[in-house]
Order: sequence, then C-alpha cells, then structure tokens
Amino acid sequence: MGYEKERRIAELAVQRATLLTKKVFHEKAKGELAKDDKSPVTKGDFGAQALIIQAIAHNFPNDEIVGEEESSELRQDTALRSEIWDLVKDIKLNDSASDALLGGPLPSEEAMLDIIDKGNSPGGPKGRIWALDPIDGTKGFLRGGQYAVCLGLIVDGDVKVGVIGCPNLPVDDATSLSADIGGNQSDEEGKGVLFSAVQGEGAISRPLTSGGLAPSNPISMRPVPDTSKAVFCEGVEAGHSNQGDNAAVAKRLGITAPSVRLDSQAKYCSIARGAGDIYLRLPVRKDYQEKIWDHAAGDLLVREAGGQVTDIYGKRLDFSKGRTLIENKGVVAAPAALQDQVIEAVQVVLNLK
Ligand SMILES: Nc1ncnc2c1ncn2[C@@H]1O[C@H](COP(=O)(O)O)[C@@H](OP(=O)(O)O)[C@H]1O
Ligand SMILES: [Mg+2]
Repeated sequence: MGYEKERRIAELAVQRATLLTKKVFHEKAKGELAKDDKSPVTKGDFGAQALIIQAIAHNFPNDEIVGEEESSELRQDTALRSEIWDLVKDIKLNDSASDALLGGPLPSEEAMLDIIDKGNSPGGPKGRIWALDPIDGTKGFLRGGQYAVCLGLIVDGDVKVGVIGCPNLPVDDATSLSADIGGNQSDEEGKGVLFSAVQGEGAISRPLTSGGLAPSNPISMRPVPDTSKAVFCEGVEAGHSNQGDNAAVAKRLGITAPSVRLDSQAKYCSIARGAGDIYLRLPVRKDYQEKIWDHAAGDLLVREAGGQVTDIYGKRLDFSKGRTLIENKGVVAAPAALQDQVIEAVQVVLNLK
C-alpha cells in the first residue's frame, strides 16, 4: 500500500508533458512546422523531460531521476533551446489546482537546462529512483504513429509505480488492435489514454485529458484459453527486435493471426488492457543493453494486470543494476498462465536449450 501521492503526481506530470508532445506532433502532422524547424521529436523530448522532472523535484526533492535526455546539445544550440523554452513555458494543465500540484511554471530558460540534467542519476540498487522516457517510440512519433510518455518509480530496485501516457491509442479499452494501429494517428478523435499501476494495487486506465485526471477503469489481461488463440504484439522497428524470430515463436505456439506492430511501451499497455496478449522483444544485437526507462513502467503495468514479464531466459527484469538492464536479454510478456509455454518456445527458437 502507499504510493498514492506518487501515482497522482506522476499521472498529472505525464498528462501535462503529453500535452506538449501532442502540440508538436500535430503541428508536424498538419505540416505547420517550418521546413527548417529542428526535429520536432527533439523538442518534444527535451520539453517533456523538463516538465516531468520539474514536477518530481517539486514534490519529491530527495528522489533521483534516470532520464533519457541530457542538456549538452541545448547548451550549444541556443536557437533550439529557445524554441523549446517557448513551448515549455506556456504548457499548463487546463485545471489550476492540478497544475499547482506540479509546482507551477519553470523559472527560466537557463533553469530548464539544469532541470533536464537532474535526470543524470546512475540508477542502482538503493533508494527512490524515477525512470523517465519523455518520448518513447521516437520512430513512431516521427512516422505519425504510436509513441508514449513513460515514468516509473523504482524503490530499492523494485518498480512501485508505473505511468504511461499514450496519446494515440484508442480511449476504449475494449477496442481490439488492428494491424494499422501503428500507422498514421493524427486524427485526435477518441484517442489518448493514461495508464497507471501501483505495486499490489492493480492497473488502471483513464482518458488522457488536458485538465485534471478523468475517472479511471481497472484493466486486466485477457484470459487466453490456449496459446494458439493469442494475439501477438511486436515493435515496428526491425532493428529493435527480431521479427523473424518472433514469427518463428508465434508459429511454434500455433498462432496464425498476424502480429500487430506498434512502437513504444504502448505494446505493454495494449496487452495489459486485453488488446493483444503477448509482447515479444527478441534481441537483434547480442550486445544491446535495454534501458530501464524503456521498460520500468510497462513491466509493472503488465504484472499488475495479471501478466508476467521476463527476459528470454525467464528471469524477471532487474531494475537495480543502473541505467540499463545489464542482467537481462530481450523481453517476453504474456498472461501469467501462458508465460512458461511462451518462454519454452522462445528458448527452442533461439537455441537456448
Ligand atoms: N538495437 C536495439 N535493440 C533494442 N532496443 C533498441 C535498440 N536500439 C534502440 N532501442 C530502443 O528501442 C526503443 C523503442 O522501442 P520500440 O521499437 O519497441 O518502439 C527506443 O526508445 P526511444 O524511442 O525512446 O529512443 C530505444 O531506446
Ligand atoms: Mg524509449
């Protein structure tokens, strides 16, 4: 029990930061950005990191933060920095009480750089450490598809709170995944979901709003009678997970439906709400170390929704080793009752046994 304040602040902080990313996403989709505009994803990434760290530092000043970004590029590029400041300084939740909880506006453009750099914690086994990915699914963002704003609280190596904002997922938990979910999502109607979980308290979703928090629903993974009925989620980027190996595992499990491809931790969110069942991220490069900000929130969300999340060896993801999951390879997430069968198939396909 506990962590209700952390969940609330994290949800509101993610909601506010997502507003900023959506602004850039829609300007880009509508062709409103100047041709020479700096990468919209860069602006969204730095801006969202600054806003979220501001909220954490205001409420939990002794906590550490592992954030994906650091400010050296902005310290050199003053034009980019002021474009980002223009975005950040005006973003507010459309609800003054909620906005006040997050600590109000950032003090100045220079202070914004120092705030971004508070995300430089090395991580580790002790203490309260937030893992922040301001825009996860960079490629999805640029393609006009799925992306997510992700924040997890790790306490003594264990994820206690996970919050993920998915501006382009359908609001309705019952909407099944279609193959084009990863495609162009610039039409805003009926889209935008805020997911959260607290350890031991289950997982919930609520519509992503521009104000205070909307009412929530509990979410859970779908019961799947046998693996052949499962729907598979995987990344769009062939460089991030091995789609050939994923397909071989699906075949071994008797799955005939095509996999649904979507970027970002929206995959964890989708299976946690029963839109899809199994998420496989089989390594492409043996030396790649997964980053904790790419998995902390999603790992807890799926486990609190009745799933299991391990690496390809069946080991739980270990968030106590620093900024990366150095003790793990790949990710396998499935309903808890199916996890052993899925791991078995993964191990056969990857020749691990
Ligand atoms: N070779 C690789 N293997 C696995 N993941 C990788 C990778 N190179 C980059 N990534 C990570 O994959 C994340 C996106 O995952 P997905 O493909 O599931 O959407 C990226 O997050 P960012 O988009 O935040 O940079 C990045 O951290
Ligand atoms: Mg990421």
